[in-house]
Amino acid sequence: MSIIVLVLALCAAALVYYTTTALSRTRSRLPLPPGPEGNWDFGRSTSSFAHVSFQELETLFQEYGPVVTLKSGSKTVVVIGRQQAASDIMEKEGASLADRPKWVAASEIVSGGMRILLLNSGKRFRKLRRALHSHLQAKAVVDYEPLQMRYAKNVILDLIDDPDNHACHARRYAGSLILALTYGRTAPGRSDDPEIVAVARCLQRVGLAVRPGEYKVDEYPLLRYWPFYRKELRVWHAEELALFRSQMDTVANNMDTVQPCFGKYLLEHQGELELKYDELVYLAGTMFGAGSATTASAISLVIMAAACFPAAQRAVQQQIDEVIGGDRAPNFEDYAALPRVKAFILETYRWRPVGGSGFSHRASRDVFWKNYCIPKGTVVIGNHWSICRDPALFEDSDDFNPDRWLDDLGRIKDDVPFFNFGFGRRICPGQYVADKSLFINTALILWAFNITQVASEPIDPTSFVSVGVSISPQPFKACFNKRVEGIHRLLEGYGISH
Ligand code: HEM
Repeated sequence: MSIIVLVLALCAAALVYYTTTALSRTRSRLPLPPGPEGNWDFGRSTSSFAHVSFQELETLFQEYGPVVTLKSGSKTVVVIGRQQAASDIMEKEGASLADRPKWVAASEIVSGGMRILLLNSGKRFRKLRRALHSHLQAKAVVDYEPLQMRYAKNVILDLIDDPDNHACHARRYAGSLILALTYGRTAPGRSDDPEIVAVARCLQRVGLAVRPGEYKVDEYPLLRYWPFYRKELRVWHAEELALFRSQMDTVANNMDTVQPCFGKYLLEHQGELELKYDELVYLAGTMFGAGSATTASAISLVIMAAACFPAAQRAVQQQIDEVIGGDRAPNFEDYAALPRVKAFILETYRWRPVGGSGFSHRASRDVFWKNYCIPKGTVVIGNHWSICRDPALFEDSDDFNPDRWLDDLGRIKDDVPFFNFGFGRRICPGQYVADKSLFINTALILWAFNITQVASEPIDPTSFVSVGVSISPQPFKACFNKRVEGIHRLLEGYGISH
């Protein structure tokens, strides 16, 4: 009897094995999503295709459908350009797409395998994300509002003093905030501060090292063990490690006096977080790179949109005037009463997504979508630019229309899927801080000023520069005409003075 049971069990196991392997063989014989023939030039592109024009990719989506495969030699990149496909692939299959491409030069050598943005998923990645979550999750970021208010107030005062340098003021806001959150610095930073210049240099170097084709070690990983191979990569790592260590050492040496901040938290909870000193040093050090240029760029884009679309700007100002009246400045408590501010920000995010053409993920196993297979190892990118123009979701998607985010009662719609902050398990952990920064800066700037174009130098809203993984508008001129009397007086009381 027991032999019969054993034989039956073996037969059942064989049947299961046969059907699952046969099925997976059949499934993996499915083709890749369609795409143009021949070699695509990834040669000089950055991690995010910055050299390929957004329009060029959009034309491919129109021709081949929502998911397009591009090939260059042995490299395959799958690019997603529509919202439903992004949900189906990047979100639902998020666990299979949490890896990054193998960047030996940028990640393993320059970053010592510790820069979270470039790390593969795995134990270290999960520990770092958990540590970030403690300080950047929605309920934690409420604590940063006073700082954000204070630095946003400084933006207004800077714009009054020196309107031509509006982009610089946005950068100063974003940089000061990150340094305060990370290291408890209270003095607002300056963009020519040697420390900020040094951090920016590190970012540029990583940006260079991440370019496909820039370093042969990405194709031939064994080269990294050749002692004379591209020594600058090791020098860059040593320099940034020394810089990040010195920033964290300052916190460590002043634990009694330093303001509560991410760095202090990391040091206090190092054991529980199971992080080595250099891991936490890098985690704190790379916050600036991830959160500073992106936030500054988004604030500049709000200014650009206001100058380019006066009617949309007026609609926000009308609501601000109704809610705030003439004897105070907007603050975080006005958030719920100012849905038009939020709608203006969402539309700016959509109109000019800071994430540009998207950041690379990599399939850690075969991913199936419709009748296609994206094989393990393929680089997969959600193309923010095209997804934000998805005709199925956004009518007249080239128009700047904040009303599309409002329901009939003037409230923010809560059912529009949106990927401004990336996808799946790699979604931007700083999104709640960023949203609050955008809210307070937009509310204060549009309360304080009417922004117009300079007639002799019209803005070209299609012209961008690539900054690290994000895009930023080319420098542009705008006029900031005061629309409130006594701005200095009304801003008094929001943090220490400028
Ligand atoms: C408007 C401002 C911002 C935008 C548009 C933005 C957008 C993004 C995007 C698109 C990604 C890549 C997601 C993906 O791979 O799918 C990302 C990653 C990241 N962002 Fe942001 N971000 C912003 C602000 C911030 C801030 C303020 C912080 C920190 C305080 C931050 C920290 C990070 C980090 C650490 C990552 C890497 C996450 C990972 O690879 O797992 N970001 N962000």
